[in-house]
Amino acid sequence: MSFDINQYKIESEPFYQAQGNEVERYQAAYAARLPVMVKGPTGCGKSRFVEHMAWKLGKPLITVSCNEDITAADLVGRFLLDASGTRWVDGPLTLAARYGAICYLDEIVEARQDTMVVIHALTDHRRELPLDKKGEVVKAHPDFQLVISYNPGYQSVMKDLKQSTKQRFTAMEFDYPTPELETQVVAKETGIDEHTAAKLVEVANAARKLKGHGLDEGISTRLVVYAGILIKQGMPAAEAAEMAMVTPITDDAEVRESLLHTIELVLGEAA
Ligand SMILES: Nc1ncnc2c1ncn2[C@@H]1O[C@H](COP(=O)(O)OP(=O)(O)OP(=O)(O)O)[C@@H](O)[C@H]1O
Repeated sequence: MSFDINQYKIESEPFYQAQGNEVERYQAAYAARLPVMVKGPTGCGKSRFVEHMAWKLGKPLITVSCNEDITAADLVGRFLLDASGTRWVDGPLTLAARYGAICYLDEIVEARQDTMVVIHALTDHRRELPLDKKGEVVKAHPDFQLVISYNPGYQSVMKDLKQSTKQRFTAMEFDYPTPELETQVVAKETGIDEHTAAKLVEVANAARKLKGHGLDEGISTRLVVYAGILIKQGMPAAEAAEMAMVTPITDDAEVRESLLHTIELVLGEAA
């Protein structure tokens, strides 16, 4: 039986609130099958955007969340031993290239250096993936596209993408949405009223000003959504904000105090 790539198709529309003309830009890149890099802070909507685009284009999406244990073999595939001997099993990148999916490598910079080699081969004009161990060169399917995400805030000199990798991609910059749009996102994602959503966003924006002054990263839209979900569960707003938007992001007593004070001012209740 042949492999069914359609199992990776996204059936219902993932809600995505556009911030500008990113949908049109992505469509142009996909039409030319150019590789795309989505850049921006954690939890600002990059993955949701890629899911939305895969759905809109009607293409399967294979996502790999990269971490420091991910090797080239995890992406490309390997020989496995079973009762009848050894058998080759395609990795997610090979499946996407062979059968025609969008392959999204989330936080690619976390993966081991040897993974870059396979990415380079696929982003060449030849669009090929050499499976050295198997002795096969996979020609990428016409629908295949490579998308990677990259959070510039996290990178150190030791862990950054090389220019030779960066310069194989077109790139799109993402950031937290404007307060108006973020309010819409939070209300839509959680079902809380827009007034409460706007207050949570106000807290998040105040906290984002602390980035570089005690906070490494601002409060992500993801965490604002979490706070909304807790409120929807019946938790008082200030308590929800503390649990979702303060405690996860800081261990520093002073920063915590300052954030709790903001919550009290904006939401009007003591947490
Ligand atoms: N523009 C948006 N439209 C709809 N939902 C959004 C948007 N921005 C953020 N969200 C919400 O924030 C959550 C986190 O977004 P997402 O998973 O796309 O973040 P990310 O940028 O890929 O983060 P990471 O780099 O940590 O993977 C989503 O599940 C969604 O609820």
